[in-house]
Amino acid sequence: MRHEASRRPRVVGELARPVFFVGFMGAGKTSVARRLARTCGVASVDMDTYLERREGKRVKEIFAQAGEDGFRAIETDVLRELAGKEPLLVSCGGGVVKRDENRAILRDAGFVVYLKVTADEAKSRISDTSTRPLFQDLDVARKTSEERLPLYAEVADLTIDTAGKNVATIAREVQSALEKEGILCLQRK
Ligand SMILES: Nc1ncnc2c1ncn2[C@@H]1O[C@H](COP(=O)(O)OP(=O)(O)OP(=O)(O)O)[C@@H](O)[C@H]1O
Ligand SMILES: O=C(O)C1=C[C@@H](O)[C@@H](O)[C@H](O)C1
Ligand SMILES: [Mg+2]
Repeated sequence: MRHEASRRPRVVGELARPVFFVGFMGAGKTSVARRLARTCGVASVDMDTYLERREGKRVKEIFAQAGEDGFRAIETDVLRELAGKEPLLVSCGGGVVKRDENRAILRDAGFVVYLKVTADEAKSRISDTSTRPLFQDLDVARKTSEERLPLYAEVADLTIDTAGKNVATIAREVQSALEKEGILCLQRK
């Protein structure tokens, strides 16, 4: 087994522009970006994790101390910072599309992959919603996800319905689209 893996060619990928994964909480943005990073030899970063490290606080604490507006201001700053780096795979926070300013950054700087999921399916995937301040009540989450549909659609260069598909299948679909669009270039070494 180990022998076979060592004979497999090493893949090094290069991105022409940042790839932003958007979609509702539980859509699989973090999982799919991580998987793609592993299989394509490209770096990925999770916006919520990056933001938490930068601020030295959990998302939940920022919401409690500064409210949603305070969190959104930090989120815009982080998005701008990540958009200006060497192109990366970026799994965005679920609410990144709420601000007009953010949608302009996403569209202008990157290639946007929208992973679609219903609130009900997302709820069944997420074991601990306590870390997601805006996913405390399923009825509210259903409404929020409906309201955001046109915002996700507005920025999307590629839309993938994730229902009934596993992370590996979705990552393969994204990889194939990115290669076709000339966003991802793979070299097998
Ligand atoms: N296609 C899928 N099918 C089944 N489970 C999935 C799928 N994608 C992700 N999951 C599971 O759902 C949970 C949430 O996934 P993930 O953290 O990748 O979503 P996210 O879109 O980044 O959410 P958030 O916006 O809250 O960060 C994880 O436990 C993950 O393993
Ligand atoms: O959908 C949202 O508004 C959020 C999603 C999470 O990724 C975090 O960015 C935060 O909990 C807000
Ligand atoms: Mg995530």
